[in-house]
Formats: sequence, structure tokens, C-alpha cells
Amino acid sequence: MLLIVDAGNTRIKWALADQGAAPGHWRASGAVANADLNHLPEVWRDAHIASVIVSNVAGQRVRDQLQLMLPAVPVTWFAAAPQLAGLRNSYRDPAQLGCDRFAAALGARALAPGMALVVATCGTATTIDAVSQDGVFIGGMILPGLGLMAASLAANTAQLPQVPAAGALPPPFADNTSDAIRSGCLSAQAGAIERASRLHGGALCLISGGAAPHIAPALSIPHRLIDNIVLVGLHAAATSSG
Ligand SMILES: Nc1ncnc2c1ncn2[C@@H]1O[C@H](COP(=O)(O)OP(=O)(O)O)[C@@H](O)[C@H]1O
Ligand SMILES: CC(C)(COP(=O)(O)O)[C@@H](O)C(=O)NCCC(=O)O
Ligand SMILES: [K+]
Repeated sequence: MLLIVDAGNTRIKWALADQGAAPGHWRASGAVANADLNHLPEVWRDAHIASVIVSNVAGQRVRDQLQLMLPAVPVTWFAAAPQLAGLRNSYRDPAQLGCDRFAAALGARALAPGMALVVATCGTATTIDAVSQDGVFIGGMILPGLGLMAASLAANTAQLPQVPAAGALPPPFADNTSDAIRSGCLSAQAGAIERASRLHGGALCLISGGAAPHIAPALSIPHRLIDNIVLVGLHAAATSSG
């Protein structure tokens, strides 16, 4: 069994895949808040894990803590490379690209091969990346995620409350403070994604991440909501020959 781990700045997502399973076909999967990662050994206790692949963008402390939770089997700490599995990385310094973004682009290629794509991963931060038809990671945008955007208003103003991320799609021109904040933050997220797609020739958007189910309904362009595109890409990377 392969254990696949995506450690973001808010949550750790994981999946267990049988040998030879197609990317995205899990035996089990789950997520925990980073603060609760000490629960993971209990969750993985009965799985016969032979190897592990991890994407970590949450820093050295999370990496050290995670290392202690993993079984004593070979572990690949995934990093963005100049080239992998038919994907070419155009970042000026390829290693500077977030390994979760490189994995998400690999996942996008596995799910929609041979298509020009915009890959929106909506977590703590929102990243919106352009991938060409022939497998070039062109580059992308980084913006505060939906939760972070809303929280920054509550933290830095006298009159604006903290609003919940979930809820029905507000009208674009809202008639109350709470809906106006949600409309503004959702419009910023959806607007950036739509702009990215337009600038990338009307590319299909694959949208994923914890906030994606809230943002996708606000999109007015063709899109596919993917459960966890980073895990799909890590799975593809683990099974690729290079
Ligand atoms: N039920 C939820 N649990 C956690 N985060 C959620 C939930 N619903 C929406 N979110 C949003 O998704 C973000 C976490 O998504 P995730 O993709 O796990 O982020 P990251 O990869 O940065 O850890 C939160 O910052 C929040 O904005
Ligand atoms: C942009 C990110 C913070 C996103 O992290 P996340 O929202 O998934 O927790 C992460 O991909 C990162 O730290 N990237 C390094 C810089 C870059 O990609 O250019
Ligand atoms: K992200």
C-alpha cells in the first residue's frame, strides 16, 4: 500500500492506494487539522504501508512532526523538479515552486491529458496555475485563500464581523454586511480564476482544495471540481518512471 500525504498550511490530507491503482482511486482517505497530526498513526495503524510520498508546504516543524508519525518505510519528500512525468516546469528557479502546485499540475495532466488547463487550488492560499496542452507548467498566481481574505477584513476593521465560509451563494450586490463580505471575497476568488482562464485562451478550469466547493458555484466558466488534485498528482508522481 502507498500512503500519499499533502500537508498544507491548514490541514493534512492523505490517501491510501493499492499497488497499481489508477491515480485518484483510493482504498481510504481523510484529512486532519495540522494541530491534530498526532492522531495520524492511529488512523493508519491497520494499513499495510510499504512506501510514502509527501508534499509539505507547511514548513520544517510540520515536516519534523510528520516524520515522527510515519511508519518505518521509504519516504519520498516530493519537490518541484525542472521536469517530471511529461510536465515541464517554467519557474525561473524550478525548486522555488510550491511542491503542492507542481503536484496539482501533475494531477491535472493525469485527469485531463493533452488539454490547456487552469489549475485552481483553493486552500489557505489560492493558487491559479496555467498548464499548456503539451505539458508546460507556465506559471501562476498566488492570492490569499477565501478564509484568509475574509479573516483579514475581520481582523483589520472595527465594524466587519468574521463570516462563515459555508452558506448559500450570496447575491453579487448584497444588502447586508455578512453577504457583502462573502460576495466580495467569492468575487475576488472566482474573478481571478475566470481572468486566468480567459488569459490562457479560455482553458478548462480544474478547481480543488478545502474552499473549492464554496468557490466553484460562483464560477461562470467551464470547470471540474476535483476532490484532492494534489493527492492525485502525488500518486501519479509515485507511479511515474520519471
Ligand atoms: N470544513 C473545512 N475544514 C477546513 N477548511 C475548510 C473547510 N471548509 C472550507 N475550508 C477552507 O479551506 C481551507 C483549507 O483547505 P485545504 O485545501 O486543506 O488547505 P491547505 O492545503 O492550505 O491546508 C481553509 O483555510 C478554509 O478556508
Ligand atoms: C502558495 C502556497 C503557500 C500554497 O499553500 P497552501 O494554500 O496549499 O497551504 C505554497 O504552494 C507555497 O508555499 N509555495 C511556494 C512559493 C511558490 O509556489 O512560488
Ligand atoms: K493552495
